[in-house]
Amino acid sequence: MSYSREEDIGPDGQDNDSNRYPDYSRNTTLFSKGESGKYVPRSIFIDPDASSVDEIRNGALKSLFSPEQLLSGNESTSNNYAHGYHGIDKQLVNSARDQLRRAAEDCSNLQGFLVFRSLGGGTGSGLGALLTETIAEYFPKKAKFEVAIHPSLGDSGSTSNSESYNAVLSTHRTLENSDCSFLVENSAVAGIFKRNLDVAHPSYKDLNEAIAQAISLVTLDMRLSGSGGMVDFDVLQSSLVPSPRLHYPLLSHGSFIRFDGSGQMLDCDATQGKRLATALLYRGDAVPKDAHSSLNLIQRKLVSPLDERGIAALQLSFAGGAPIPFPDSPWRSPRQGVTGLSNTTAICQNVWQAFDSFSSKVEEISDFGLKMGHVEG
Ligand SMILES: Nc1nc2c(ncn2[C@@H]2O[C@H](COP(=O)(O)OP(=O)(O)OP(=O)(O)O)[C@@H](O)[C@H]2O)c(=O)[nH]1
Repeated sequence: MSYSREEDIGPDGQDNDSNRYPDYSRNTTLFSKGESGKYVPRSIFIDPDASSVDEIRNGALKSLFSPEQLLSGNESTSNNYAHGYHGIDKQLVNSARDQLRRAAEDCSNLQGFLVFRSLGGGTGSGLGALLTETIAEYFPKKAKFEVAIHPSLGDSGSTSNSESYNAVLSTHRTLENSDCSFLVENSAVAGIFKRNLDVAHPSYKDLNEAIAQAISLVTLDMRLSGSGGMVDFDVLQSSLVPSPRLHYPLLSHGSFIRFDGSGQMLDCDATQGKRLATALLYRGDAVPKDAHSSLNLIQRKLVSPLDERGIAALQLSFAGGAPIPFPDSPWRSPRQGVTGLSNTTAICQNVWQAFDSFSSKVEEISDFGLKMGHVEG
């Protein structure tokens, strides 16, 4: 939805021709253009339980997608990674694989993949890992980025007590197959709303819009008219990921120039740990002077002194095009936006917390696996 608004494509896939957003080129990076002139997102949605996909099938964007892009079945993963990874109806998994191939074949110069999933649920963690492996197998040389909702441990953000199992097992499974993973915690994104927008209880729609705004900047340079297309998946990966397994940059977003860490989308103390690389992506009417002062701020206040093993790669990028929030959005038409991507060892705090929570209940794990008839080696 966020992308189609930015590219001024209507819910029926037709070019609105309103010229409301002249900076956006409406190019075919994220949409393919059919002979009838209809734009179709280069995406697939999959859930073994039909309810969430049915929301798209029956919602405002139902005409935007073709039926083959919306895949669902009639089963539940019962919040269980093992079921999501091993137990999903093969026909559904094969349809997803076929659709992935078809979407890729439809691209003239495939850059890579962007996977959105949860780590806490059985579908996101299990089926998400299986499909990430499929992408890695079919397209080993293409970039594989992901946005993964990490369980909010220790507060009411988690919907099930198996979330930490699912997150640990899925992270382990995809460690070698994902090139760059942005971990997002709903409680941290909710904190941005509380602090900056005075919204005490943001809905999933609000949280998703904030995440979409942050991630939109990751592909913006590839989509804007007149931009150099300099920042693509490969550039981001080479700037941010010094070693294949160290691929979890901390994602932050703000609608203001002075990026000061208050827009973090994962709850961790970014002053603890070593910052390996940072990229700041600006949009709207940001000017280089402000951007450089943000970088200075990061270096002075947020970076613990790098020891001699530390690698500091700092990168700035500008792209035109102010953010375009939804009409009823609390973001209130900001004139600029900035997404920070910071590869810092501080995120280990969250990963360890999930692992601790996992291992403290380790005796339950065999039950958990045996119940489903599958135990991971
Ligand atoms: N930001 C965000 N988080 C979500 C959304 N839907 C679910 N979550 C979070 O993702 C986690 C897992 O949610 P589920 O809906 O159980 O995930 P699933 O991957 O569909 O897995 P199953 O329901 O077990 O099949 C929970 O912590 C939710 O709070 C959403 O639309 N936006």
